[in-house]
Amino acid sequence: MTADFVVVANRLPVNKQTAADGTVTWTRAPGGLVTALAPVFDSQPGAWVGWTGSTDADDRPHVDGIDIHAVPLSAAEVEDYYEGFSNSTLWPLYHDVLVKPEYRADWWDVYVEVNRRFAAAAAAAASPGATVWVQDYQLQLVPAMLRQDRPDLKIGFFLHIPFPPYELFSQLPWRREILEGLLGADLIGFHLPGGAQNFLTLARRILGADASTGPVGVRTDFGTVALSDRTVRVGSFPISIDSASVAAQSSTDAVAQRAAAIREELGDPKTLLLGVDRLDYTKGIDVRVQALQRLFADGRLDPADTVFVQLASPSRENVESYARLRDLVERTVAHINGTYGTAAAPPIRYLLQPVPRDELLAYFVAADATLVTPLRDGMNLVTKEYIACRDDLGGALVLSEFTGAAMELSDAYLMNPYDPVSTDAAIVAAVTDDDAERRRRMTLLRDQVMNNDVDQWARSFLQTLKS
Ligand SMILES: Nc1nc2c(ncn2[C@@H]2O[C@H](COP(=O)(O)OP(=O)(O)O)[C@@H](O)[C@H]2O)c(=O)[nH]1
Ligand SMILES: O=P(O)(O)OC[C@H]1O[C@H](O[C@H]2O[C@H](CO)[C@@H](O)[C@H](O)[C@H]2O)[C@H](O)[C@@H](O)[C@@H]1O
Repeated sequence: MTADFVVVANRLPVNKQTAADGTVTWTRAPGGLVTALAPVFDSQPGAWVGWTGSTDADDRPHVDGIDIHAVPLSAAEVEDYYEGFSNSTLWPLYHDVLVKPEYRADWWDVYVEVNRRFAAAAAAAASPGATVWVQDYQLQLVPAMLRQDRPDLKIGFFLHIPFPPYELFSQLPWRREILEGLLGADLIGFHLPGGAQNFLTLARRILGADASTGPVGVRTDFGTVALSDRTVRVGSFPISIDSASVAAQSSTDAVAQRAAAIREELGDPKTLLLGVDRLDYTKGIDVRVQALQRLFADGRLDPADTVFVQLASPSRENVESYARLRDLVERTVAHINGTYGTAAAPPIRYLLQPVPRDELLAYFVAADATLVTPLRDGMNLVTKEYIACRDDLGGALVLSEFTGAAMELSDAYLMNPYDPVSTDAAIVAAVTDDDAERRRRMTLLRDQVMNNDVDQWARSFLQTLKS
């Protein structure tokens, strides 16, 4: 069976769980991309081509409402394509070179090979004239490979992470191939106008392409790259969440009761601070923990009546830079608790495991402030989820200027994660400003998030692609 709408993403929207008796169940996986795309299928049937997240070739995942096409990866391919080229070359390169990218020809070869397999699977899943939407940095060669095979398709590509400027991108030995791969699409989307602008500059300077030079707007004023036989459009489409559904899920009695219970279990602190992230060096978990250390040391926060809960989901654990970050965070947390806590009441509670969705929403409802302090982040959906959960207008958002979300959420307590003075001041203001100021800011943040949801993101991208 083929489909008129096909999503191609590194990950399928599933997680495999194997019980002690060998029974396999598939559940929805955490992660921004999966969270964002799942609701799109509520309004139209379609297929999803992706990897299961495991190396078991016998996997046959299924979820309701989506025709799943699993792309198998061997253990060696996971190492070279996912942990290697995707997450040790492209991820750091596209995130401001926060760690040094590794450029290895053997990883590149496997990246090409795996992209070819995804393109073949997409070609097999798509009906004649179908719309195929390719997602993210792991699959940047798929648009051109797919076009070669299936020129009848409408092909969109969306990048979920930042797109770097010429000065960084041109480090990549395979920079021409990546740009040519992306230009196989009819429409290339980025979160921010800046990413689109960087792409146009690179197409001009590296490929010598005829790319437009005017400013790109949000969901408007698209850039263009004129090729010999067609024109590729380039635009900015900031992603969001299913705002109404998150708000509804978080305003049940059960979530309210669990939120109250969480505060009680934590010893009813005057101030409850929260962080929710994959354990990734881009997220600035170390930045916020070090800020708390300074604030406890200089007395601006009292460790006796402040609790910071960090919910950290393990991520890309075989990549060394992730292991190093984990080590740094865990040592700092232990040091702060040892220095400023008591045996009964450590000021930082750190969980190295994903929590169930309802539990996460209860934390959002319970928190007096959420600290989102990345050194660089494409968007950051946690930010928007927290805001959607606060229909009581309680809570406060501390938000790094280096997230995509900051462009739309200028009423947050914005901070520069590279500047300790700015970081500390934003956290202190978020917890000490009077209720009227905190409510004023949360009202404006909610207006933004409730009126710009993931449906608008998907619809605006797909309509632009079809027009
Ligand atoms: N259920 C659950 N979801 C989580 C957890 N941690 C993060 N998430 C979700 O994972 C997504 C993270 O997206 P985002 O902030 O954009 O960052 P990303 O990890 O770089 O994609 C959000 O939808 C979070 O709610 C967790 O512990 N439990
Ligand atoms: O699949 P993983 O390697 O476990 O990583 C999870 C996802 O992380 C990245 O998320 C990005 O997309 C979000 C939604 O657009 C955005 O809010 C966030 O800023 C990005 O970091 C990655 O781009 C996805 O492909 C991964 O699935």
